[in-house]
Amino acid sequence: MEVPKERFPVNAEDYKVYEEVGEGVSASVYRALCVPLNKIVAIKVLDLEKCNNDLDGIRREVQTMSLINHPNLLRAYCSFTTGHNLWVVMPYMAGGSCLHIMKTSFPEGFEEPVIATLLREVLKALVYLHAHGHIHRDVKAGNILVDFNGSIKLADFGVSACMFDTGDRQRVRNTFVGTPCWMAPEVMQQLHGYDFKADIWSFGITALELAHGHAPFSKYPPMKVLLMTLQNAPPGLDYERDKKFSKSFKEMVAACLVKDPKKRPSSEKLLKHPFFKQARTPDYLQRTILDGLPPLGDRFRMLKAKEADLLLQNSELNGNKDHLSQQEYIRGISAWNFNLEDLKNQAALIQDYDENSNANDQNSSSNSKQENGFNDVGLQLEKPLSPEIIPNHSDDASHLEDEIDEVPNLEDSFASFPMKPLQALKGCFDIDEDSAVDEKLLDTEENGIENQDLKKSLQQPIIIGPKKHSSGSLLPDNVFSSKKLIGDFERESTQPGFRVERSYSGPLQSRQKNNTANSFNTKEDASEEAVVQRKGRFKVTSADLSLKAPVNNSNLSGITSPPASSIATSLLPSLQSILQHNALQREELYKLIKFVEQVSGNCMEYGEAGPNESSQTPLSSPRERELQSQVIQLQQRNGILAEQLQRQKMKNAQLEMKLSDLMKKENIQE
Ligand SMILES: Nc1ncnc2c1ncn2[C@@H]1O[C@H](COP(=O)(O)OP(=O)(O)OP(=O)(O)O)[C@@H](O)[C@H]1O
Repeated sequence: MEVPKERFPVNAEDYKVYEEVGEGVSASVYRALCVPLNKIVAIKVLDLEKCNNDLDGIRREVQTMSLINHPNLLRAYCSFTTGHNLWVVMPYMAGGSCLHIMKTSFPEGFEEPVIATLLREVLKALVYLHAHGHIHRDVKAGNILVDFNGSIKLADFGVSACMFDTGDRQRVRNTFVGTPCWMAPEVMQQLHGYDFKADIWSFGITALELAHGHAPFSKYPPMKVLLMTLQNAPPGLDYERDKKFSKSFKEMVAACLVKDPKKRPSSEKLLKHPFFKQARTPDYLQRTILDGLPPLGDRFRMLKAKEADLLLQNSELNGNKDHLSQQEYIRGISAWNFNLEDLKNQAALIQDYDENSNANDQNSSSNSKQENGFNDVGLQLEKPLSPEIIPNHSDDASHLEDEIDEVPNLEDSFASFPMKPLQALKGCFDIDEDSAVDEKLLDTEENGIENQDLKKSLQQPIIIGPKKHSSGSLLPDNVFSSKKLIGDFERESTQPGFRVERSYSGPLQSRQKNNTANSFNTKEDASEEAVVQRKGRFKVTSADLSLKAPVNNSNLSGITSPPASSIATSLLPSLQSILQHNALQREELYKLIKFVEQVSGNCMEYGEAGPNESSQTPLSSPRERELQSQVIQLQQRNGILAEQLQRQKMKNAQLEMKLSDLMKKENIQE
């Protein structure tokens, strides 16, 4: 007889919410009691208002979580909205994530039998997911949850994709999601799309993470991680440094971390690898990694306090919110989603990175030195390094991280990582910040402008750089605030917000529509034409490439031979750059007009002080004359800028036409 499934209420009043036990980019997770069933559960609370741009992701996650049915996958009991939050009710995993456990008691990573036990369970989950057409896309220690009895569940389907999807969702496979350190090269590259083999790569990286306590390249800013992953040989376990690990472990990792996805084993095949023979039962995990651990909530609080301390130190040192955001990256949080085309084009422009290859190869896998004991699993030997050439260097990622200073930098700003990580990215992208509008101009407006300075700025051409900055805070809003803590004692006060509106166990489509509409209507959106893509907390725009890759119309018209796709690809950044340039010029123009108005206003006021005099009487004071000449100069500059803008618009239109022609050609060819 089939045991009837427990029916979890879709009503917030039926849950007693206790302490916070986890936190991600988009959500906080609480321990809670389902009162009618008298069962402890975990509730993931997502603020839908903050997820305007990622409702599709949420819908996907909830849908996947509700449909899956495998002991190694974290499924949702139910989900519903309450106020502007979405609650996802799921089994409570009292041990927390492997990342949390490592941070608390195994900073150097786990022993091999523990790793084998953990990974075998994860692999079983992947076999199931892949067989059902899903790519998880975010396999990492932070998403491997351990229950009180040592059983394992893979969590977080926030970025998972369904291979069988069509239309919009199919497109997901051509987007760039996940967490850079764990991300397969083909996901970054997107040349031919990617499939479930991307999870095998992340699985290999997770194996290294569990072995060392951190993922390879975890100290590097995302851009550098991307370049290293794309350009260097894969990371791996080192024969020297990782002596304590078995040959079969090294081989298993090497089998996963092959750049060519076709040469990676499927999850099913990998499960048969001899490495997993040493996997034990859950109670082994319970004894070895859970025993003596404080309750999850306490651990979470301690870790959070530690992180807050670190963040505070960083921000005190630099007074810069960017570091806080970078800290999240270091913590292994997902959602560093960038516009891939921008990234690729930017990466292509960073020539000097080639020089880094050698240094970075030190981090490359010892794959090249390994025998492949795992039949049929081809190893791609990339840039093999002979020990004679670099005798004293380990291949190990952690070693490389220890020697971070030895790695040549992409830009000076990278050198100071982790102190200046986002600035480094800003060199390549515009990561917009609300408040940081053109400071020079603001100063000018607010403080009045010295004549000399103004003259200078008027005489020199205004170089409109690639940076523009405006948007939301990068500060994780719950780092220093207690607003997310919902304990029993707070329940009374928070209860009104717990009103049930409707169940969201099913698709979130209608909700998404509304929110999307809202997001389109925001003032910010309307004013930011230059934004190419807004993902997670960042809006990524293409940087102004014009300085590095000037647009040459005559050249464009001469293009006949290269394939249409490559022309289109090479045109895109220029087009984006021009668009951005336009937007910036418009902004500049607007500011200048405002300034002129202000100055003219001042003049008027001044004139009005002596009625009927201003138009007839010659300007007598030097200040008056100065202002008058400034106004004239500004008006002239205005005119020039308007002209430039017009020209750029025309160029833009031409390029757009060319681009659409090329696209058409490309489509015809296909
Ligand atoms: N069912 C659960 N039981 C116990 N802890 C959990 C549970 N689900 C999640 N957590 C904890 O909460 C953290 C954040 O959850 P989750 O990963 O789902 O959020 P997220 O916003 O999707 O995060 P990210 O995008 O960074 O992976 C996890 O890393 C884990 O430590």
